Amino acid sequence: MAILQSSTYGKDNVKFLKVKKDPSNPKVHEVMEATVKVLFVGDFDVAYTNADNAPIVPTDTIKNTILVEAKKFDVFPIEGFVAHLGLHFINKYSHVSGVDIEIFQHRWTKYPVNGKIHDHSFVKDGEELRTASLKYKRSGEFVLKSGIKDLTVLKSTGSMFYGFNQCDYTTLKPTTDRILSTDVDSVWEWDSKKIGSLQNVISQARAGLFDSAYKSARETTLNLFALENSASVQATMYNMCEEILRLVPLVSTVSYSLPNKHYFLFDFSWKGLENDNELFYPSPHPNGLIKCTVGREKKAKF
Ligand SMILES: O=c1[nH]c(=O)c2[nH]c(=O)[nH]c2[nH]1
Repeated sequence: MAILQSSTYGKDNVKFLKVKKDPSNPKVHEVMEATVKVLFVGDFDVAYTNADNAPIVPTDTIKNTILVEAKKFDVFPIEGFVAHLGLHFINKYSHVSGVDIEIFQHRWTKYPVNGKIHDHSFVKDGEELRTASLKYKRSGEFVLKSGIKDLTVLKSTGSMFYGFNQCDYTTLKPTTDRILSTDVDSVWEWDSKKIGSLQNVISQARAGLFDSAYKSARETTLNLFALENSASVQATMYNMCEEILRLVPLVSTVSYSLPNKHYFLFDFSWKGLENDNELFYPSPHPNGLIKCTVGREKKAKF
């Protein structure tokens, strides 16, 4: 006896670049390079259990839909586009009961030429991504999240780690001055009760809510990272979450997942040389991995 307990399918790594032209000056552009994943849940069991493809919307059709809708719809900001895609798929296919969509926006930033931001030339200043994800059910329930991924930062002082548990397995020395480096992965979940519906997500996207929250979250991350004399990754990430919750009332939880990318002070004592926190060697592995989610209240999982 075998029972299909769960299934999902769709298209991953659908990529596009969209040029948005300023209507008053068509040489002034913004660009959106994005990678999209769309997965369906629904009435597809016979495809698995009876080799019957009748209900399958081909993943190729899903890819075409993402590209056609990216052409027809304003893809800025990605939270508006993810809501649009969610509504499209649920409205179009009556046997799709839920969609799970992720959009990663690649970082293209206009740069100054002769002191003036150029109209249509961009620099890719790092691997950092802006993210949006949506889980949307036919019932209208949705979970919308925004985030930042792979924002790599390092500070060469202003970070400590002492007072930790000591036992017979401990070799780490307490420090009041170390290098701190991480690849920021931060996600903030929107309060779907307060936002109400995906149509409201699209309205709020047009009104600038998601861009201003992204700006607040990124600035908070970079500012606290720089300004705090960090007691630990744990304490600093909690402070970042708390500040984003304060700045963005429609966000219900903020999560960070931070690798602690170690840089070890090289011991030159054998060479008779001092090392006043000047020469470190990067240790790619193992790395610490520290995660937390901070909310306004205890909340049941979706
Ligand atoms: O900020 C830190 N948190 C830890 O939990 C930890 N553990 C460790 O070895 N170094 C650090 N640093």
